[in-house]
Amino acid sequence: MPAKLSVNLNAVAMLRNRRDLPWPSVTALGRIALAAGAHGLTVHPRPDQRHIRFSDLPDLRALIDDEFPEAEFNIEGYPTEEFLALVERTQPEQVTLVPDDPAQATSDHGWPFERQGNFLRPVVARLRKRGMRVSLFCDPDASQREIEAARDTGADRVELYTGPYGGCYASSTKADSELKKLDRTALLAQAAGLGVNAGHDLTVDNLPALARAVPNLAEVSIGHGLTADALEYGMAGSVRRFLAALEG
Ligand SMILES: CC(=O)[C@@H](O)[C@H](O)COP(=O)(O)O
Ligand SMILES: NCC(=O)COP(=O)(O)O
Repeated sequence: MPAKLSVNLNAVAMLRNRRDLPWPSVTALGRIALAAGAHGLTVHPRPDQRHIRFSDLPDLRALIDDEFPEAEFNIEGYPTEEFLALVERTQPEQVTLVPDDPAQATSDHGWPFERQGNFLRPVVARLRKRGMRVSLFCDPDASQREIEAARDTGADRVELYTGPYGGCYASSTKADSELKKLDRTALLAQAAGLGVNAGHDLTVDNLPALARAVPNLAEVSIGHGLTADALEYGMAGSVRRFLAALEG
């Protein structure tokens, strides 16, 4: 079965935030994405709310609950107390914990699981106890020890950081070596009993090779590349193009 597609709405929110006006509407674009076949919506509320605002979350939660009850909501972020309270209020199906510094422009690395295990363990337990699946952002070349430390936090899944692969896709030899790293890490995660998600800088062009190289992918979350594609093909057209790309 192909991986599920979760559409990340951060880039739509960023466009909306250029003006003090309510368009483009994050909820309306989320509705079009889900109606076109996307399996879920992802948001990554950052502490400065420069993309998704905390006030967007109830509307997106209601959209899924009222109109697309089969879909999943995935909220990503660094687990500050403010973030944890936000997800507890929103009750997404999945929370993806990311080791981002508040000043970071975008996510660019996974957790150092061995070093941060003691920090992550109670956070993962707190979220899972409230019924949320927990995924942890993971370097594309994490070692077996790191993957085992990820499993020992009690998390359900890891999300492989695909930035290095996405960023070099045009140069095929480098892309091949990045794909091999991702495949190896995905297999280590699977052997440790963890599900495997992936995301960052994925596009309709680089997705088929990833889907073929990492056959145990459960879900990809895609925002920047899909929103850029939607300027050309419309949100519904782009969702259909990315779903087809996931078939490999
Ligand atoms: C964890 C991850 O890779 C994505 O959430 C990515 O960081 C998108 O976030 P921005 O859209 O805020 O760059
Ligand atoms: N988890 C990755 C994500 O949600 C989207 O990242 P990007 O496609 O905006 O790079």
